[in-house]
Amino acid sequence: MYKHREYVELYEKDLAKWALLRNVNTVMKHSTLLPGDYVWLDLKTGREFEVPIGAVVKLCDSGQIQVLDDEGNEHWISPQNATNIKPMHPTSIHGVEDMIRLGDLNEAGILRNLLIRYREKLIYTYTGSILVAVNPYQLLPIYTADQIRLYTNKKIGELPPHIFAIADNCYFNMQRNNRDQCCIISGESGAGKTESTKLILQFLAAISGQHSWIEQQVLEANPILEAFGNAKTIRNDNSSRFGKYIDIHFNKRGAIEGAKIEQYLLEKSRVCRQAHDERNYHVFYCMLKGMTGEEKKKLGLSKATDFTYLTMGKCTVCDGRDDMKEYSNIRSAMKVLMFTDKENWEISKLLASILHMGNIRYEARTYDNLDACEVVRCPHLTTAATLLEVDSKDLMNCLTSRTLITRGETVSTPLSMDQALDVRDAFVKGIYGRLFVWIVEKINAAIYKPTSSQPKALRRSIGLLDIFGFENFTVNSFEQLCINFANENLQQFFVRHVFKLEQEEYNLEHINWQHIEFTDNQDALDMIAIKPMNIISLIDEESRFPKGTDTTMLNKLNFQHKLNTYYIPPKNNHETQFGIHHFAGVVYYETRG
Ligand SMILES: Nc1ncnc2c1ncn2[C@@H]1O[C@H](COP(=O)(O)OP(=O)(O)OP(=O)(O)O)[C@@H](O)[C@H]1O
Repeated sequence: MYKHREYVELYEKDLAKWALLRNVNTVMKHSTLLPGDYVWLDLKTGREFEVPIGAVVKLCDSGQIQVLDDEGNEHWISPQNATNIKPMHPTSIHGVEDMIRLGDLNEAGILRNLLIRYREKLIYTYTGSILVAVNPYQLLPIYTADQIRLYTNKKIGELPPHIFAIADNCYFNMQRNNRDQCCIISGESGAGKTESTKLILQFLAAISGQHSWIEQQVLEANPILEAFGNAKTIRNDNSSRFGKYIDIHFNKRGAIEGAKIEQYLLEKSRVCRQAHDERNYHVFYCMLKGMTGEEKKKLGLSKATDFTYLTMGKCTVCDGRDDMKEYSNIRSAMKVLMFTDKENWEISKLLASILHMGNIRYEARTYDNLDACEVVRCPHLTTAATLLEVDSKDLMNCLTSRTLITRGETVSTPLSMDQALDVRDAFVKGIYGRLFVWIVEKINAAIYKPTSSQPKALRRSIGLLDIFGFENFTVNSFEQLCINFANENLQQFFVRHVFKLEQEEYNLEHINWQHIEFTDNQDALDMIAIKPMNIISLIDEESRFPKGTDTTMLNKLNFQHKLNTYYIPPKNNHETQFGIHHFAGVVYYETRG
């Protein structure tokens, strides 16, 4: 682990040199450098997000100096390019546990600190009360029962940074101050949010409870949620495709007495479509691997490669995941969460009906000069209808025609093949979305104990928010807009609490302080969803408008926001994307579809 004493010695030794260098010149003079000195090297390539990189001086003969950067690349710096190198503060040479202590507190300093700690397998670092975690992608021996005991009832900073220290801090603040607590876990896909949430839960269960039934139920909710809400993506084999907030409830003795889960914005499009090398939700593959032959026969199921909805990404297996074993874990978790056999079977029927719907084929037709289509004869439609317990003719009509009721009269018009495919996919997404909501409600029915019998003061809670991170793909849709809007809100929460409110308090207390520059994203939030005629309300309005199309929607957005500095209108009339300057970068959103 971290060699604290050694670090202090080095820091003190180097500090003298640092002070000397600073007094002499902030731009390095070649003559002041010695082999072994650390510097910041600014490569000035002009690439987006580029920051200076740490480097160590290797040679300083013959007017030029040779440095080796943190990525192992060598560079020769001539005296003319002396401005490319700056002295490195000693705190950045060996790294610090709390980045507030960094002398070079800037982006480069933060990145280097995380990098050198990560190389020593120190994946956790504080920035004040915030914990930064770097995904190690390997099992480190830091989550054992001994570690839980070690971190219990300790002050933050007493031990090296750890996710358990954050959990412990929440728990003891809740107990000591009798106040509800909340942890916000954010980061991009694959950063380790879900694992961190599980580690906090594991810690809280260990220190608070007596291995009670309710505790086990709260822990077993995860495998179910992951089966229905997680999928393999190109970034993460177990990517959560929904946001969740788990509120864990404690009784006055500090033992877990229940929990409540809220879910947000499940990515429903994945049920019908997956990008290359990605999968549909785990549960489908688990079901096909784990069910008995007899069960599969009753549902008309076979293997994953037989179903269109499971093969859009041309990937039905996931290395390192055992779908068959997972299926039995899901089933046993469902038992713990009080799902009855009948309910399980109903769920299986719905999942199977979705797969059959995906295999329905259409043929284009023309009736009375109108584009129409027909379902190609195949058993999938009848099997889907049987599983959904509806008449197969009714189902076929719903999938191939649109019915309008105007002034008491029913008018039916045929759907073109493209429209019929859209209707089929929308129907399937509706089924899966509602099923997911029902499953969360069912879990809550088992783990949530209403407060009515107890006065509120006797219950305290710790909330864990595990929410999707900022997304910027090659093609970004409405889904990404919603996700990035959620992240803008989180950023504003952070800005408000870390900068705005803190600085207001300093002013109120007449504390002498130096104003800290920060970027406030409130204007971007106003444009997206707060002020009148914001982007979301315009999209909403246009989607209800009978004659509204993707183009009319984009025109309205351009008209309303083209002068806003956070909005990037399309360059010409053919472009169908608009851009938004988010706090984390520019994202272009596709309006087609
Ligand atoms: N602390 C950790 N120790 C070891 N491995 C980890 C740790 N955190 C994450 N991982 C690994 O990284 C993978 C991705 O992590 P996780 O699913 O938590 O990411 P995420 O941020 O929730 O991603 P997404 O937003 O896609 O859901 C995990 O499946 C696990 O293999």
